[in-house]
Amino acid sequence: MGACTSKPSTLTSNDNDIPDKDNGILVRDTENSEIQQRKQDEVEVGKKSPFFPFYSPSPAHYFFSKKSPANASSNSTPKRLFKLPFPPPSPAKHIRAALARRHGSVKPNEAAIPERNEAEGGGAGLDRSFGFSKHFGNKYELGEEVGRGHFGYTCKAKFKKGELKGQEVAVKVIQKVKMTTAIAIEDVRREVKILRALTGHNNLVQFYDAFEDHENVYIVMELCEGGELLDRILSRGGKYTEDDAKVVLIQILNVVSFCHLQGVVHRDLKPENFLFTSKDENSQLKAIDFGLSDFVKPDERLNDIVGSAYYVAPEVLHRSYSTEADVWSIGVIAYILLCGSRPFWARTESGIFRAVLKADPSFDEPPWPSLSSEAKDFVKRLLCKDPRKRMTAARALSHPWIRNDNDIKVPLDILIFKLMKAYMRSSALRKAALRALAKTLTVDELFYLKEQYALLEPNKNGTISLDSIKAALTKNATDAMKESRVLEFLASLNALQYRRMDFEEFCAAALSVHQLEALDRWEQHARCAYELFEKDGNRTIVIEELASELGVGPSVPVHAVLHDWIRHTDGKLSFLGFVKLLHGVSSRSLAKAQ
Ligand SMILES: Nc1ncnc2c1ncn2[C@@H]1O[C@H](COP(=O)(O)OP(=O)(O)OP(=O)(O)O)[C@@H](O)[C@H]1O
Ligand SMILES: [Ca+2]
Ligand SMILES: [Ca+2]
Repeated sequence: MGACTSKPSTLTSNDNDIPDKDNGILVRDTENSEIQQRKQDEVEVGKKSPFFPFYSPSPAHYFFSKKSPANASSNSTPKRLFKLPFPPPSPAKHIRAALARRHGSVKPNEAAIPERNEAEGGGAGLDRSFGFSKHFGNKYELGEEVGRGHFGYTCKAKFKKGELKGQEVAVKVIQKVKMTTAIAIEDVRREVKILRALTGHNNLVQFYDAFEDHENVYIVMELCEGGELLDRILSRGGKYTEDDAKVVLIQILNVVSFCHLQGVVHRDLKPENFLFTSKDENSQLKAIDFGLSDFVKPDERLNDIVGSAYYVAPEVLHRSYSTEADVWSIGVIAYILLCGSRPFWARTESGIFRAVLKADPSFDEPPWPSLSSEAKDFVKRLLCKDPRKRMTAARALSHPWIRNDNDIKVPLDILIFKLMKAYMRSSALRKAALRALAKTLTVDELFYLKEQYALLEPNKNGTISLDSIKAALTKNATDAMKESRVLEFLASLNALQYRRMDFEEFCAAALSVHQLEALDRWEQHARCAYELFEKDGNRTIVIEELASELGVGPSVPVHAVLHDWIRHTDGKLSFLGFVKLLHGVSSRSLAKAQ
């Protein structure tokens, strides 16, 4: 690591992690092999994308074009053989199409400083002023480089004067000349905004200040001297014991559930983006690099494909995602920590995406058979392809594998609010169905709901109100919550204004039918619930009424679709109808099902 200058060298350290061509072993490779790999990728997947005007083909293109690379896996993860005792787990390659789109024609792995005419051509007329203080040099003295990424390089720095004189910080330097598109500038603006808003959480790098001058933006933050999580995984030979993996995952889940409650999705969770504060074995872990992060409203879906190939969630590739995408990435990290290899692997980026979309990770090869069933269940429930069935970060903290031997404080889960909103808008019949289902919840599910209920500040009678929910959220609010309109979402709970909710009703309102459906015992749950519903809730209903209960639009031929949902003997809901009602089927899903 040389001293910091304003000209970074050509390759980022992360870019050197590339897949070995023969067997999937990742090594921090030389510059040449990276370039070769890129050339090979180009040959294999075609040079030009119809979707993006730049160098790299779009991941979407791989999947929506009929032509697929010959070596692509179809529905099982290719067998990974490891020559080395440890498999370095991450290629850390950002999805290049998104990068190209965001950063103009700069190839992410090529010279970091674009040619003058390129910068002028691509970025003429762009406003690169951020409104940050201009006096970085007065306050700090830059020292040696400690890390490097696609967008910036990070140096140590020292306070020059005052009470903190001599104290060390980290400074991420992002060159303005590399900001050749409005999106790239907006990304930096948002990175600082998000860091500024979220700083203060124990597992998030402490933000101090941001500066700018003619050439650079400087993000000043706490110096993490313990290195990247990736390096620790490598130095341990790839595998963590279950207990050691838990220590890491609890910290990751804590910070990610906090981000999600604030309405921020990180979008680039990977072992390179978690740093240890010190070299100490028990050092605290901190999330860094909010360069791809974004605000997301509770009801919103994002559609831009960003992230790093091995960690990207299937729904991101389908261009409709929210905070659950981060949880998938945590699932990938958890899998790597526990077994030392990647759950989705292929020789090319398109192959990785295909595996992410289609393949089920292997839990048969060693060491999985010797790991606890809870550990496996935990990872599987993070790597659920359907984001609605995937555990949330807060829920994962109450999973038996995590909570059984740890004193975990489960944080407020943003999903609770979304589910409560849907419940409040449901018909009496659907509410009755959900109440019946709530009576069948097991200890594990009740544990999580009890924790969530306690966080919503019930009064002495043990009931919650709109005000107490508001108070609970406000207590946790940062500026990010304002941007992501989380608090405005409470307006949708207005029906609660004049009444209170007890724990029993809360369970019906806040249970996630989709997440229950992901459990092996779902069928049992649903049958039990149906029996209860039969006793207290089921009633005679005609198809037209059922259609309106479910919000089915006029375009759906209701008699054909809903025929089996009503029992012919007595005109009451059949088991199938009951399950559909629990899900609250929309016209759209009905139309699709035809
Ligand atoms: N606070 C910090 N303390 C110590 N090192 C840091 C700190 N922040 C960043 N680094 C180092 O600098 C590297 C690059 O930082 P960062 O990931 O934020 O940059 P980037 O350009 O956004 O990278 P990427 O290519 O992953 O998008 C990190 O991987 C890490 O090694
Ligand atoms: Ca990074
Ligand atoms: Ca980044």
